[in-house]
Amino acid sequence: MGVLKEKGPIEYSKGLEGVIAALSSISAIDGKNGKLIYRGIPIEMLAKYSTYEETAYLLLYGELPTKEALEKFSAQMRELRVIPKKVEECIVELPPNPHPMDILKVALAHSALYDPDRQKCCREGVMRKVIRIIAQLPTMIAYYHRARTGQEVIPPDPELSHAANFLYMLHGKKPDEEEARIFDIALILHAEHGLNASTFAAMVTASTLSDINSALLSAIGALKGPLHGGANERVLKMLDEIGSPDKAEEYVLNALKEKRRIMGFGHRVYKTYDPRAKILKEYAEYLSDKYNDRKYIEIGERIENIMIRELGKKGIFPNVDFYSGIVYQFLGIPRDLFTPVFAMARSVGWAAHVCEYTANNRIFRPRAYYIGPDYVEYVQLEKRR
Ligand SMILES: CC(=O)SCCNC(=O)CCNC(=O)[C@H](O)C(C)(C)COP(=O)(O)OP(=O)(O)OC[C@H]1O[C@@H](n2cnc3c(N)ncnc32)[C@H](O)[C@@H]1OP(=O)(O)O
Ligand SMILES: O=C([O-])CC(=O)C(=O)O
Repeated sequence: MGVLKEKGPIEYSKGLEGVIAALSSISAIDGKNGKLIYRGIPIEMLAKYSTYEETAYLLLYGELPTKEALEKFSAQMRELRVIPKKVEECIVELPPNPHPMDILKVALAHSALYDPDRQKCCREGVMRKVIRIIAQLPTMIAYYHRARTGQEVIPPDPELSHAANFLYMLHGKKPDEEEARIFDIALILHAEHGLNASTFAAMVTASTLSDINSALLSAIGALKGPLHGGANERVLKMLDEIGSPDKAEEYVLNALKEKRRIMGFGHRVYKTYDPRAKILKEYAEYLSDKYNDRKYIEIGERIENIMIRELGKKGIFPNVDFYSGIVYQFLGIPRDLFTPVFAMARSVGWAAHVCEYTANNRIFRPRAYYIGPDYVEYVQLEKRR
């Protein structure tokens, strides 16, 4: 028959590499030179001068806020941190063993049912839903962690910044200024990154004109995987498995020989050092010295040297997930919360892209090139063998 087979040359990009699927003014990445800008502002400047709240405003509204606008936005974020009682009751009853990324999906899905703006699709209503989700994800994560470890939940403190409040709700003790600031910077660095897999997943869902909550649930599901946000947790596991810097060479070379991936290395866009990894490495170094515990950073640096020696020519360098875990470890964040912390930071990037794309929406619908048989006779069940 052959009528269903396409003829002529095909344009096929495995994993959509290089395919431009949207116009965006949210962020840009120069993967050759290791540069990243949010709304035109270099990531290094945001890490130095901005806060998560200000960066969230910048990403969502397209420009840096005035002092008054920032105060209003921060106040709104603080007010919206409190989760509905029913959601709290649901979270504390959840079993203690599932991965917290799965818990986050349940909690976010559940909270949508109590969202007072659920039915709203005007811009203000959607923005409130978005800000509510960004504000509440940290509360959900911290509450779950407290409950699974048999501790009372700590309600959000409206006096604290987004970053400081998360550490407070998690540990039951206010972080010192320096720790809060380092965590704030980590959140800024994770807030946005173009059409990565989780953002694209959110956009695909949103492009059907589904709701923002469903879009972000798609994103959480995509972020969980080890090739994306799930890599950060696995980096620490690898550092533990290696155990000491002198064992790194054998571990890495064996892994490469067996075609296993080294977590926290490689990137679809960066073919050089990820600028965010550079900043996170500095803080990982700083905290290792501060706490006089250099085990992880020394193993990490050894891996980095070996990987760049072996695969640098191929454009494989540390990505944002490589040093973030060492930083989080020193901030007392449990390992299985590393990816949920990534999700709470990235929620703003997800939402910004969903809002931008759906403002000029077209449903996403790529196609597959059919490589199956031309024609297969249908055989009745009783005649099949
Ligand atoms: C927040 C983030 O999502 S950042 C990424 C987090 N993920 C990780 O750290 C997981 C490890 N890294 C990877 O698996 C990949 O580099 C990805 C998924 C990030 C990017 O994947 P892609 O752009 O599809 O690259 P692809 O898988 O085609 O790899 C290209 C080549 O580099 C090699 N390579 C890529 N990453 C790694 C790695 N971490 N370790 C060893 N080799 C690697 C591949 O084996 C492949 O080699 P080949 O050409 O000889 O077959
Ligand atoms: O951009 C990507 O493909 C992965 C990602 O989310 C990031 O690096 O932050």
